[in-house]
Amino acid sequence: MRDPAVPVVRVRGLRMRYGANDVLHGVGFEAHRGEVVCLLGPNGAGKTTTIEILEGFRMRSAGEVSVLGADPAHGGEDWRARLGVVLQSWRDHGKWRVRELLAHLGRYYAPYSTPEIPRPWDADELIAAVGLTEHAHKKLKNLSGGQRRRLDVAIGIVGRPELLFLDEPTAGFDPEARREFHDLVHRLSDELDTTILLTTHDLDEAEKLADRILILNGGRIVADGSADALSRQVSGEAEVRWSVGGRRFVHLTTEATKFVYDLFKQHGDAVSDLEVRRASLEDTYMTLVHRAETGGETQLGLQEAGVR
Ligand SMILES: Nc1ncnc2c1ncn2[C@@H]1O[C@H](COP(=O)(O)OP(=O)(O)OP(=O)(O)O)[C@@H](O)[C@H]1O
Repeated sequence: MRDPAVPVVRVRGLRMRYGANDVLHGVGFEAHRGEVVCLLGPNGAGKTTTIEILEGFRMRSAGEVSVLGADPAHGGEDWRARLGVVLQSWRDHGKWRVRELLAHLGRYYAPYSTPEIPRPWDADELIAAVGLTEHAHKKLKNLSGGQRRRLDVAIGIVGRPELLFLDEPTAGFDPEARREFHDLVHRLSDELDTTILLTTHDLDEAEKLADRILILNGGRIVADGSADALSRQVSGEAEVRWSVGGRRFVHLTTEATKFVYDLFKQHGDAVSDLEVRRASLEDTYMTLVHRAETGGETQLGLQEAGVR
């Protein structure tokens, strides 16, 4: 049923027009099984529009879209049961209790259980996985913002989705909750082979989570690659810092490994405080978005050719 060679998400030439306003201009990308793909871009870039089209909540103007082998515009209930969606906010009844709600929602997925993917996720196991065990019997209205967000994530994965959409999932999380959430995302992708498509404005989060980063700007994909690959394309040089005999040195090089090797050959144990730093995702993101906005090299990162 799940052929690993077939992309979980395949988008070609996706266009979207609201009235007379074109907001997606031929977007194309793929996401494969177990991959965590992070969609970045400035406000209004078209991230939510793209995600909503993939979720089947919005009709596209043109282009080809395949999600779990189906066109989202015509996806049935059995298709929808294989998706998980965590929106930015979720309205519900404050009188429901955490465990009660998850057990209730889980029942919807039972008819779509398969030997490969038993559905739904056991409510107690799921509550433990998102770190809400102590709050399992609390009413929703009594949860803190961060606890509420953990519940949102639990609701999104209760049906053990093959493809999970996360829209700014950690907004409002404290650092510990954020780290636990990142562990959960890694577990979902590594152990359950869940494909995850997430949007975030937190570049540190994107760097930690994403196997691949897509940068959308003005309705176009301007970069597609791992954080490292994009960083190398924007700035081929790494910065090497070290100290010898109490003096601090800095050197920019395209061959950091060779440079460090030579450094140790020359100075041996006298080298201390060694650091090798590439452009951070934040540097890369700023450069790529700026280039796209000033009409520089668009589509950077999509092809090695033409990249400086
Ligand atoms: N229902 C709508 N009707 C008309 N225009 C819309 C509609 N929804 C979004 N837009 C416009 O489409 C463009 C893309 O919006 P979208 O919400 O997809 O961006 P985004 O990248 O998700 O932004 P943000 O980071 O602010 O959430 C924006 O210019 C927005 O004003």
